[in-house]
Amino acid sequence: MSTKKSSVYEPLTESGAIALTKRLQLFEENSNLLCNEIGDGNLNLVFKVKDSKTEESIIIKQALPYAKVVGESWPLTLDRARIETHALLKQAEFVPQYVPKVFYSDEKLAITIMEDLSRLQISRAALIEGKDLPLISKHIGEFLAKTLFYTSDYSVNQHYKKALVKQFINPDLCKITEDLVFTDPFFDHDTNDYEPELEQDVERIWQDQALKLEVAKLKQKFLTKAEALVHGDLHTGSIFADGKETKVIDPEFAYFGPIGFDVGQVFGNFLLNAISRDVENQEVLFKHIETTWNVFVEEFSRAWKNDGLEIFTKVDGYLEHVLSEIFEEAVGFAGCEIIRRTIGLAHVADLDLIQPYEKRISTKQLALTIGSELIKNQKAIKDPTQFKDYVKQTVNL
Ligand SMILES: Nc1ncnc2c1ncn2[C@@H]1O[C@H](COP(=O)(O)OP(=O)(O)O)[C@@H](O)[C@H]1O
Ligand SMILES: CSC[C@H]1O[C@H](OP(=O)(O)O)[C@H](O)[C@@H]1O
Repeated sequence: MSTKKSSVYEPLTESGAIALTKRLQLFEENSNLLCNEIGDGNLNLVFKVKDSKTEESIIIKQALPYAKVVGESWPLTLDRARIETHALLKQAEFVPQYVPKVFYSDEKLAITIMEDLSRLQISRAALIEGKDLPLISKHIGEFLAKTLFYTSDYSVNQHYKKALVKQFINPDLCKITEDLVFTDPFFDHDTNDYEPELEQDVERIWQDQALKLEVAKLKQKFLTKAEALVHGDLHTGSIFADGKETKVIDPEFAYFGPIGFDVGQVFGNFLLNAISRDVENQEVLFKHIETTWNVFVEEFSRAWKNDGLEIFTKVDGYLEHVLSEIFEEAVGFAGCEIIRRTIGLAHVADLDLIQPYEKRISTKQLALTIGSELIKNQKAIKDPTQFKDYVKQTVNL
């Protein structure tokens, strides 16, 4: 992988993307290249360039100088492309099997050229279709344990850790999360977006001082706890999967934050899919939450025992303390994710596609109650079984 610095930024077009791949000689000279812009995310352009002769293909992801979902009125740093490239490379040091290969990057052009994963499906879409992704939670548990443990002070030299923290300073993207996940949904802010039928439920959240106190504490952890290199946006739209393989994409929100944030976003997004289903089809999602956590604990504990560099990793009880704090925080972060995906700026198809409309509204009301209960009861929920019991209990309120 080479990183080249060109002089001028300009957004690529489909023909520009083909010209770039030719200039970089990424395909054979006599190839017949076709290109489509396939980006469906909130922020960036994504081009798929394919040689129609060999069927070989690559992905070129390019940051725009603004948030695509809002437009030029929301300027956004191009530096997120550098963060994404380097996060993918860092994660590949520990779990190459779970991230796309990076072929090339250019910080000035704000592009990352990577492996095309179109053989897989975005897991949010697969779960909405009711597909089985039997290995996704085992893989994600391992992805979380290894990427987080091996970038934390539990395993790396203190000077190296600080250099990594500096490399992944990501204030603009963190500010989006600080606002959209931890602040705006809890106040009457104009980024919020919800159906008029939810007005009373939303008002209840805004008036709930006990809830807001817990959210304040979670936001403070997000702002200050530089525990490990977190992915920072690990929802099911950032996970490609099929029955055998899993790949995590889109780490442009990566920074040094609390381990529980990544774990909580995974829990929250599995749970959002669970509640979008009829009760009899929910169990598989609770099982995914349980497997994610159990594999995370197993792999994190193995790494801690074998590769713990911090001297206190040898002290009895410290690992258990760290794991229980991660779980507690994950429960709270999951609650924030559920609330913001229901009434904040960035929604999820799991809820927005529910038909008929009345069922969509009642499921969203339920999501708000579940999110609030998780946040307020973080300390009481100690493991995935209690997590599921709490949700089920809330559903029956
Ligand atoms: N490596 C890849 N292989 C195939 N498709 C990809 C790849 N990366 C992104 N995509 C497609 O582009 C979409 C948006 O990508 P994403 O990285 O989530 O962009 P954004 O940062 O704008 O959210 C994904 O949902 C997926 O359909
Ligand atoms: C204005 S950004 C909103 C939202 O979009 C990001 O998700 P993605 O890039 O995967 O579409 C992130 O979750 C932000 O909170």
